[in-house]
Amino acid sequence: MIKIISLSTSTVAANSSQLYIIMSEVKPFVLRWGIIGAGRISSSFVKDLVLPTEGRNVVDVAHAVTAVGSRSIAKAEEFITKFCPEGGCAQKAGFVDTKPVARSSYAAVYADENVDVIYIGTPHTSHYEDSKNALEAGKHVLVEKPATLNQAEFKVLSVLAKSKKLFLMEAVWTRFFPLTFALEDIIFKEEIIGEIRRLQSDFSIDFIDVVDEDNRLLDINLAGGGLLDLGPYPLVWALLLLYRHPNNNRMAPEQIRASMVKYAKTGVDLHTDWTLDFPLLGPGARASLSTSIGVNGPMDPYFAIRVADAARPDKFIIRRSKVGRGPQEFTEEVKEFPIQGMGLNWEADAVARYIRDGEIESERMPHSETLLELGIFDEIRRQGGYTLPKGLEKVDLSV
Ligand SMILES: NC(=O)C1=CN([C@@H]2O[C@H](COP(=O)(O)OP(=O)(O)OC[C@H]3O[C@@H](n4cnc5c(N)ncnc54)[C@H](OP(=O)(O)O)[C@@H]3O)[C@@H](O)[C@H]2O)C=CC1
Ligand SMILES: O=C1OC[C@@H](O)[C@H](O)[C@H]1O
Repeated sequence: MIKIISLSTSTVAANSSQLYIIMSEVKPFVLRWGIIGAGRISSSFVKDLVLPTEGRNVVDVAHAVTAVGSRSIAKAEEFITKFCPEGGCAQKAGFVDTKPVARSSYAAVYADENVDVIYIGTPHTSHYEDSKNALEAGKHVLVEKPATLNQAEFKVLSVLAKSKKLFLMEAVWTRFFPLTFALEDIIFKEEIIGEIRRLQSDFSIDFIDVVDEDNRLLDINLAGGGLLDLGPYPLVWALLLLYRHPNNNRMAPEQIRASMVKYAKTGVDLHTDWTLDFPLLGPGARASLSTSIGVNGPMDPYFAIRVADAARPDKFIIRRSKVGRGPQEFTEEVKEFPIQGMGLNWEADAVARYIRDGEIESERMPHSETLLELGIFDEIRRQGGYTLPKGLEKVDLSV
């Protein structure tokens, strides 16, 4: 039997049945999750925690769901019944006995001794306080994107987490996809397209025509709009491929130029476009990034490498010109990377390994890059004139 087994972040080929049996008998590290907010993304996350890790060739870690906290106990109970009645994959496999418990407050989840890490799936406006409360209660934290409303808020969380030696990470799941690592390899190591001079990335979903008027995405009091909700995805490609490019020496983009069109009914940003310049790369590289909650994107311009979906990539296409320099004649090579479930599980596996290994920060999603992201968003909102209602931001921007 030949089976590919991922023991840590690296992949090991085990080509004898004997080796496979020995590895299968090793009990994985089980991370016990407490979920905050019984909404849409929490349900996707938990559904992925239930999927067997073997489906993605992982044997060293597994996930238990031990508590779900909601502002309504009935909602928490319904969430468990619907998405994780037996718990996560670790409970289903019999590695732990604890069953998921419904909690009528988030505080009760922070206080639960059967919880190691809190997953925060609440609206943007709650991320700061929910993360702070969880850290103060001594729990590790994986907080949905954007980690906080502004850079100043995350600075406070970063200091708090480090002082308490707790793991804290913004849940930019796209960073943990095998496709993303493969793309970095072919660009940085194989250098198949030479120097990067320009990168375009868009992530846009037409929400205004499909969601209710009171949806969080349109609500300025929940910091709605495209930038904070969808903006992390176009940005992540600029950060991974340009900011983290070996020749960029982690130099922050030199210029940020941004423009916003507001959704007239509520004042959140409808269309947002921005550019970031990286002067150390090639002759000078530019990322042109955009997001919109008013149209579905993107268009299909000429490209050298195209990743099919900025948030949940499952394939990339390498387009090579056959003749001359133009787009007229080209070959296309499609590389596919199957996703198990929604694909939030690679991020969850990585968090389990960090916590197992006593890490308090992810090199893949370090605090410094969340701070960089949020600093860029602060500047885009300043240039676009998007001021959040007084009181939403709990830490002053000038901190
Ligand atoms: N990684 C990804 O792919 C995705 C990430 N996200 C991120 O996750 C977060 C949540 O988004 P999503 O799941 O779509 O949102 P939902 O509105 O579906 O769920 C948010 C949950 O937060 C809780 N909540 C706490 N305070 C409030 C409040 N004042 N108003 C409304 N709900 C509140 C509610 O849970 P309860 O009533 O149980 O307390 C609610 O169900 C966002 O920050 C978003 O950016 C969202 C979608 C995809
Ligand atoms: O992260 C996200 O990706 C998918 C969108 O539907 C969602 O609103 C956003 O938060």
